Amino acid sequence: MQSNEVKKNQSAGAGTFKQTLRLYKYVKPFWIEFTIGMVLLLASSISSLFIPDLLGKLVDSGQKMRLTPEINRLGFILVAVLIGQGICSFFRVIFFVNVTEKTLSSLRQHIYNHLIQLPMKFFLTRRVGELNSRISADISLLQETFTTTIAEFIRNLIVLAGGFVLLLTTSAKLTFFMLMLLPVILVVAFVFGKYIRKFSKAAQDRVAEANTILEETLQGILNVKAFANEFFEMRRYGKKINEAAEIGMKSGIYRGAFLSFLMLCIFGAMVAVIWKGSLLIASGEMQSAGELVSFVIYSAFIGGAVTELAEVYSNLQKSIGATENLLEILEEPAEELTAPAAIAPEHELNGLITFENISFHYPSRSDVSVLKDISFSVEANQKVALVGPSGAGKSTIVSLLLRFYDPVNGAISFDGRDGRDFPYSVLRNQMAVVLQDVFLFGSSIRDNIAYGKPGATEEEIIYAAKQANAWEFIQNFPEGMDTMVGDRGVQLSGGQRQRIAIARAVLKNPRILILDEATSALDAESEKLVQDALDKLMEGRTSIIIAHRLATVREADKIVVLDDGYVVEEGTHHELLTVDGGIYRNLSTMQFTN
Ligand SMILES: Nc1ncnc2c1ncn2[C@@H]1O[C@H](COP(=O)(O)OP(=O)(O)OP(=O)(O)O)[C@@H](O)[C@H]1O
Repeated sequence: MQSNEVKKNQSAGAGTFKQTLRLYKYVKPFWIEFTIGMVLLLASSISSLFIPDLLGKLVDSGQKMRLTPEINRLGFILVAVLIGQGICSFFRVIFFVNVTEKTLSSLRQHIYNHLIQLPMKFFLTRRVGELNSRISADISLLQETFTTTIAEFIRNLIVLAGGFVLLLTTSAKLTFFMLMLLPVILVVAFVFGKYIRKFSKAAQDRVAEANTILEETLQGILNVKAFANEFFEMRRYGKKINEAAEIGMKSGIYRGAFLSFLMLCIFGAMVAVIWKGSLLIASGEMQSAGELVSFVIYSAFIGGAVTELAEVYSNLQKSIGATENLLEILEEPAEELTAPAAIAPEHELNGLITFENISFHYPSRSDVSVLKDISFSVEANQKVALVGPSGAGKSTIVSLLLRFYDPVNGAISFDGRDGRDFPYSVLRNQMAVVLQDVFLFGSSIRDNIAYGKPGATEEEIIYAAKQANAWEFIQNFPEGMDTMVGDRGVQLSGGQRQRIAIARAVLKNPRILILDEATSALDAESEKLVQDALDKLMEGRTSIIIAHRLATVREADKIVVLDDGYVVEEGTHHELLTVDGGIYRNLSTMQFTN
């Protein structure tokens, strides 16, 4: 957290724009299209600079009673320039849009890949809704920047620079008027830009917070309704979006003031230029009305360019903000993962697990010690149960086993080797977890089972479903394996979801199986089916079972009793029952009397 703050402060400084340029590495693969787009942009911008000059000449040739063919020739050249400009702009947009789409899809993929590989501790401190909305809002901002803002920026710079050169050649005296205004506008643009950027970042933050509420309440709609908290949530959401709107409106004041100031400058300059120009013509210092026409149109071009540059500048500021957010995510260190196919023979697990003097606290709460010098071992193919009061640290042990976190002290070893010597995915690929709260994806039953082994054949999936006692209910659905399970599996019962999770684990065929309260939410009949499936699943593998209800762990080869982060008892069911005043004995007496 602290290093994040430091990074943030640094990035707000001079390095920011440089950092933003780092995004260009995503554009690099498409540099040919990008260059063609740029050339077309240059061509259309430069050609637009000829228009005022040609228009001036056209006016002059009419005034000086030239021959009609000459006037028409000038007219046709103008039309040709316009058509050429139109064609260049058309293809420029197409090339830029192509580059943008490809760049953003690779950036999106890159961010997704990175995000999904970030360690659990990253997600402990972030809310999913906020991350989600941040990323999508930031990416659409960048989309706008890549397709329009950058092109506008360059086009306006060319018009500004070219326009000035041409103004100077037309009338140096008049140009002086324009130049006087420029420094004022630049200073004002800088100051306003800073404010606008501050406000737009704050507004983006509020919108992200509002989206978090939206996402969380939709995900937890059942709870919202059950607690009749609709009005509470409406107010909570309303508060955030009102805050966003207020900040947006405040920034609107700055934008409005800025824009009207610019308009004043521009139109003021036009009036001054025409005024002065007329005086110059009268005194013979300026050649013709045509020259004044060119001058005025160049001035308008320049004025337009300055206004647009100001808008473009504030857009660029916004996208710098968006880039900062995205880069911050990309800079988070990710876990090192390897492709599933690549489990080397020396990394294949046999199933012996040893916990040696493990101490642990969660990164988000470093002052609360959760596991305190824990040691125990699980032989290969043994069933070991973890029991103990709520909050004792059972689920934390599972998280450490899966290497969601590393112990603060001590080591977990697999077949005698420190877990940290294995790549993350190699370990996790050889374990399967069945939790009480099964998470199913909102697709078909088949897809959900196959999640245990992507690319599994239909036979393998059906075999897994049979082993998990799930085949019968699946067959009873009119659409069988293709039955959609609804968002997070809401269209299935708890027991059915559980058995799908077991089928997943069967398909994965892990060396180590972890069951966390897997049967506690079920009725007797469902529990029997699930327990039966679990018994089959546990055969021939190392199993770690967390259970509150001791009836389910009587048969375990070993029971480890945890209390307040310590291992307090260890032994078989019968051994532990003989411990006078023991926690297990007490729990057992309580449960069996009930
Ligand atoms: N992500 C987390 N961040 C900070 N503290 C946590 C986190 N998860 C759990 N804890 C804390 O760690 C302690 C142990 O929690 P754990 O979930 O391991 O207990 P448990 O024995 O599995 O409990 P239960 O039987 O209720 O599931 C608790 O005090 C809990 O508040």
